[in-house]
Amino acid sequence: MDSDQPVVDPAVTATADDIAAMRIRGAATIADAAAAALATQAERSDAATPAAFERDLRASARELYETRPTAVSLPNALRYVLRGTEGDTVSALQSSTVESAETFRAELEQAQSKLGDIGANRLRDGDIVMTHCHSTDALACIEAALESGTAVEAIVKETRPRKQGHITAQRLRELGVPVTLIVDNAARRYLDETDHVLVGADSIAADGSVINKIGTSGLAVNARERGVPVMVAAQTIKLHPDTMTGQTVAIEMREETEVLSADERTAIDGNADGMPPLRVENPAFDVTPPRYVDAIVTERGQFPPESIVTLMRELFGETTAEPWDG
Ligand SMILES: O=C(COP(=O)(O)O)[C@H](O)[C@H](O)COP(=O)(O)O
Repeated sequence: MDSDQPVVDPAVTATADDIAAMRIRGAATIADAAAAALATQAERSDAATPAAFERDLRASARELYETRPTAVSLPNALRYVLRGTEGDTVSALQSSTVESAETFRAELEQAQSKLGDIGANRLRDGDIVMTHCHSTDALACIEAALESGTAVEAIVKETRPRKQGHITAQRLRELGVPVTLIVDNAARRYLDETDHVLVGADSIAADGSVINKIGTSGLAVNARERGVPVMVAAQTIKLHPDTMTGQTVAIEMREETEVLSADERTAIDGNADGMPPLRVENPAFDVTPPRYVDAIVTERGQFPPESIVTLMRELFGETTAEPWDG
């Protein structure tokens, strides 16, 4: 098929819908799913010309890109796969795209496992770790610690409004880790029993700021006040190249219904008594300044947040223009 309209495979649209609706969530998992979707787009393409193939692939990347704004692993993944797309025929373009996506996905897995080994070195036998949200990078550190015979316990924050802490609790229990689940508001009280705060990241800015699930910054400030070190587990795919030139990271605002049910809204509106409607805001992420973070653990080693820019320059020295804009 070769009309002027780009053809996006339904599997790509389904993945984009799953990311937007958070059926696929967490920065690394989103990156992996997006790369897999581009591979499917390439495999199933029946574009008649190389130009049509590239146009469709770019449209697919754009559709995936527009799902959620905060985790930079998504554009970084798309960029990686599209950079590997090369060839003079449709079939060469197809195979290079699939190969690029497969390489990306394999590297993602390897990076997480390497990062886990590095992060595990920070944990000691008997340590109690407090988590926020659900991060596969953070869990990789605990898993690696357990594999090397270091026993840890976990205090798991529920993480309102979507309660990703329940996923973390489940995964940790499957690994045999004793887990205590707490509501977010109880975190400061339990910091007295905590040896490490361990969180993931959706994006890391050039100044070492950590963008992660809403509530991370408050936890980090409280941890500093209590003298508990804060460790951020983040593969280099979480490094946000645009922040090197001063751009800020967009914080996703999600629907009111995650905070207030339709019934609660009706009850509140029913009692409004002429008052303007109650405003609800639901930011999904926040920014933790570097001074509250002790270490950013990547597959390239652990870094004090202030020095992460050196690694960013090394990795993203060249242009970061989006290939799907071309
Ligand atoms: O904030 C979240 C998930 O937010 P959401 O549930 O809104 O996607 C996670 O801490 C990071 O994405 C890192 O996860 P990972 O280490 O798995 O990449």
